[in-house]
Amino acid sequence: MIRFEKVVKTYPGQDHSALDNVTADIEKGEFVFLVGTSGSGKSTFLRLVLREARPTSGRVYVAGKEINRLASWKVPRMRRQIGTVFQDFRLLNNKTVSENVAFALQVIGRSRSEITKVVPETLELVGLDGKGDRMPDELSGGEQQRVAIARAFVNRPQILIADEPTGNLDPATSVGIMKLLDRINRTGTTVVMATHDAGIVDQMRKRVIELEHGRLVRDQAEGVYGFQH
Ligand SMILES: Nc1ncnc2c1ncn2[C@@H]1O[C@H](COP(=O)(O)OP(=O)(O)OP(=O)(O)O)[C@@H](O)[C@H]1O
Repeated sequence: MIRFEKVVKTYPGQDHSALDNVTADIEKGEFVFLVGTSGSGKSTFLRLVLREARPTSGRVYVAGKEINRLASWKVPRMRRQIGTVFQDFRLLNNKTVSENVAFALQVIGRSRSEITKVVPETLELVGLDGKGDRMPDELSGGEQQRVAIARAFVNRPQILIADEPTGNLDPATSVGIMKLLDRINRTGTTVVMATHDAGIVDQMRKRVIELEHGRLVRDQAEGVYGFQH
């Protein structure tokens, strides 16, 4: 589903590469944690998958296509296959919960009847049944992140990318968010999550890819956060 082949990314003006010869293969339906200290290249990895950044050399494939070679008019369609969730939720604060989720479908031209059907279903899936008319600032942080996940998933993307989704949440709330991401993964969605949350990685026992100074230094099945080399 996602394949990195000897990927190097060097930002202009930097003498160190943000990613240095990274090769990795993530299959459809996998759940992968991306770990590493601050600056190790996790966000760069995710940005390359979204084609928000382009490799300096090497190849990035998403759903069988080398995305660096995709014509720019095809990029929005490629990105529709990828839902994104961030630490800071990024909700539209002047729209209700339902409107936030519906907006993701409106911008890709889905019909009003489909939106009316799918939005409540998705809110129920993420545990926000009955909260569709609330404004984001009337929700807890954990609930706001559930809205963001609903918005990312409403279109049933093949891939869900999460960059520190529990970074602003307390441990108990984080566990709830992880259960939800696990449930989404079980529907067949490939999940790639960058995190510093050792407790969660150790609890979930999923594949762990560790970056250090841009290099892939560990790729471990049912892995843990910190590993004694
Ligand atoms: N737009 C940019 N221009 C120049 N350098 C950048 C840019 N984005 C990232 N970098 C550099 O690339 C390296 C990797 O950064 P990246 O954001 O991918 O790390 P990260 O592992 O996601 O860190 P964090 O855990 O703090 O989010 C760092 O040295 C960073 O300074």
